[in-house]
Amino acid sequence: MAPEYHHGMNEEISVAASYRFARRISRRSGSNFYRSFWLLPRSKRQAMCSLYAFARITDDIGDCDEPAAIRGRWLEWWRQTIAINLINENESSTIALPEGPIGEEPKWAARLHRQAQEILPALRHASTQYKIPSRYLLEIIDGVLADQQKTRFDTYEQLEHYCYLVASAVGLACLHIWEFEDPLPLEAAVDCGLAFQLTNVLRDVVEDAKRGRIYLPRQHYEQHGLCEDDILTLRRDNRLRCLIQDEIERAKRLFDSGWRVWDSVHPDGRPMFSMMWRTYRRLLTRIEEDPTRIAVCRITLSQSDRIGIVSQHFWPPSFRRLPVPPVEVAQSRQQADRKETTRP
Ligand SMILES: CC(C)=CCC/C(C)=C/CC/C(C)=C/COP(=O)(O)OP(=O)(O)O
Repeated sequence: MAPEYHHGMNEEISVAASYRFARRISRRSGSNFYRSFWLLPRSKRQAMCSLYAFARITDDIGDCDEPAAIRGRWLEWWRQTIAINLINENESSTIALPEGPIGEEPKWAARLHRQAQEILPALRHASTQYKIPSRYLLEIIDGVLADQQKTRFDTYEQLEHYCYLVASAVGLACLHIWEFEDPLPLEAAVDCGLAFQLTNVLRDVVEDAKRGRIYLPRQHYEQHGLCEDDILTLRRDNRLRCLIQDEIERAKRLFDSGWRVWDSVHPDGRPMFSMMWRTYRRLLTRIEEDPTRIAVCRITLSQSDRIGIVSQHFWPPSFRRLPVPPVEVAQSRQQADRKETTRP
């Protein structure tokens, strides 16, 4: 039977109004990233808001209180909604919402329908204007879908694939909005997403354990003599310190590689990219100062870290004086050069 779609259920929302909805969702998220959107020219900022609102809605479906099977079915619905409205669709056609999962209308489903109607005109407009491949949007949903089915990772490669979906795909979509000089810096963008997500995994290790989730790969914690229970009930011991230190070193290498995005990004996007990169890189530095503290509290940036990063990026003379590459990257490049020259 052909699927049933609701075309323009309510009054069609204009693109301008839709961008306003997307901005509201982005602003209310309280994300570390939202401030950096203001470094973009208006049209790119609006597009970023629509991308962020899309990612927020996707995450909210994945994080809601319903059983995993229901969350999964609504994510499938959301994936289908994105596919039918963004792939080969004429920008002027009305928004179509497929039927929701039969017999499953949790309370928030009405809000989800409304949010979909509200942000899709903007997301479709931004995707067309900046030629964002819809593949990336679908991959982001696939990442959140995978999160419903899997709460453990055996190998680093499995974690890496998950991080690609939920973070690198976001970065690749951002690059289309910022614009870049051909060719697309694919490897650097993927590494940058992996670096951000790995930092996120370290920061949120306690919160995730409370939800019964372990993102650190089993392969890694077993190497340090830890088992699943140790990760779920974290204790500040030396084994945990070594494990976290290893992950920090891995994340640092990914940050270094991720910085290479800078060379290809259009000048419009550079301040935002730099601010995002330096924010998350600083977070990693804060984690490194006392690695096992992640077992007792969620590490955040201090007020002075935040003010410093904001003023470095929003005041143009200060932005121009920022070291490129950042000191962390320059230092590791120097170390690599030294190793190279002392090699027999
Ligand atoms: C090329 C490039 C720019 C790659 C990076 C792509 C990117 C922005 C990935 C986001 C991954 C991430 C840690 C999201 C958390 O968002 P959140 O809003 O929940 O963050 P918060 O919890 O720190 O506020």
